[in-house]
Amino acid sequence: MGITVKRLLDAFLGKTTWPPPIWLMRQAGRYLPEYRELRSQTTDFVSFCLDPTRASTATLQPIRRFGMDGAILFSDILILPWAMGRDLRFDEGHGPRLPPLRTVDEMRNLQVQGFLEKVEPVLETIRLTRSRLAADHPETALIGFVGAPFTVACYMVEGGGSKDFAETRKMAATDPDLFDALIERITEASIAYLLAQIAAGAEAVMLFDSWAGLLSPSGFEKHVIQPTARIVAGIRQHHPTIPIIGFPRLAGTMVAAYAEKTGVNTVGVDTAADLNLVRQLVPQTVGLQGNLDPFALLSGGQVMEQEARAILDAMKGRPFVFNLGHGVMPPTPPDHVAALVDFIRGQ
Ligand SMILES: Cc1c2[nH]c(c1CCC(=O)O)Cc1[nH]c(c(CCC(=O)O)c1C)Cc1[nH]c(c(CCC(=O)O)c1C)Cc1[nH]c(c(C)c1CCC(=O)O)C2
Repeated sequence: MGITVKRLLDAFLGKTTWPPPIWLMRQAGRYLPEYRELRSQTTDFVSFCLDPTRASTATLQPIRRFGMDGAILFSDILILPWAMGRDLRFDEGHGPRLPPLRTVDEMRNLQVQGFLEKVEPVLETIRLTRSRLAADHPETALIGFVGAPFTVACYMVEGGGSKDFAETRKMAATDPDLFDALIERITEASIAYLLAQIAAGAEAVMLFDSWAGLLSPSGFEKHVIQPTARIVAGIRQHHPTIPIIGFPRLAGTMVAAYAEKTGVNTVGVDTAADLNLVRQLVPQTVGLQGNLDPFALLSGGQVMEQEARAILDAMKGRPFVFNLGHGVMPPTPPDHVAALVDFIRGQ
């Protein structure tokens, strides 16, 4: 067997490769008819995430259809709080629901050691997917992930999604000892979980900090930069060269401090950020990933190509991975995704 070059891993590590590698956040999901068919075979979403054969198949569906450079593990950021002992349900039309975590006792009862047993099916999904990729798509890299501690804490404290996560921000401001201890526990568990994902075969890992942009610069330093830096250091101790990607969504100008201080190799950029400015704020040694508007992909055609072109122009000469600025929207026609991949590969 020869050595297969995975361009995505090179780009994550700061090498400029052109055309840029491409994969999309939420590339597996409801916009694909084959996903809806597979998903309909299991009633609840948590069981689906814990079914290695089906979760592996969902991971590979967009690779089979579009030949992306990256496959992202099919799971959810809320599987970790579930494994740490919090109930989790996904109700149709309501998104995730967990029992709100508000007390010191609830925080102390979180499992930071024993939880690995509960995520064993996720690790099995990774092993199975790596062997399937090796056989059928040797150039596609497998990405593992966690939610970053602040974002996971948002869902745990609030008990689900929210437009402003007011209870979480209130706890951070009025009971910092409790909130800091919660972040600390999630950070510890995230290191162990990512190390286990890497041992199972994840070739890069990503930290989704979807709600990082809710914080002030001082809150961002404390609850986003510091825990992220600790997770990066915890992984680097064992895996000095594995690519680590951080996605501090809606961080705005705080992206500069994030890129400088966390140690991530590549920073994911959301739709609202101007890449011409971001490239001035982020050192050349740090890769960038993003940031096509998911609605441009939904629209397709000229709108999509113009927006994609502007992103490519802004990123020329930088280590870069093409992606969306947030996840694929469920009504997106799969043909638009195929057209986007063709367009990028044609550069
Ligand atoms: C905040 C967050 C969550 N989950 C995730 C984030 C961070 C990224 C972001 O900001 O979107 C991350 C995530 N969720 C999922 C994946 C793996 C698949 C992939 O990215 O291709 C990943 C990486 C599958 C999923 N996670 C979820 C679905 C939809 C459930 C279904 O198919 O029935 C999928 C495919 C459910 C989910 N999971 C979550 C919510 C709020 C919801 C409900 C809203 C929705 O449905 O989009 C929490």
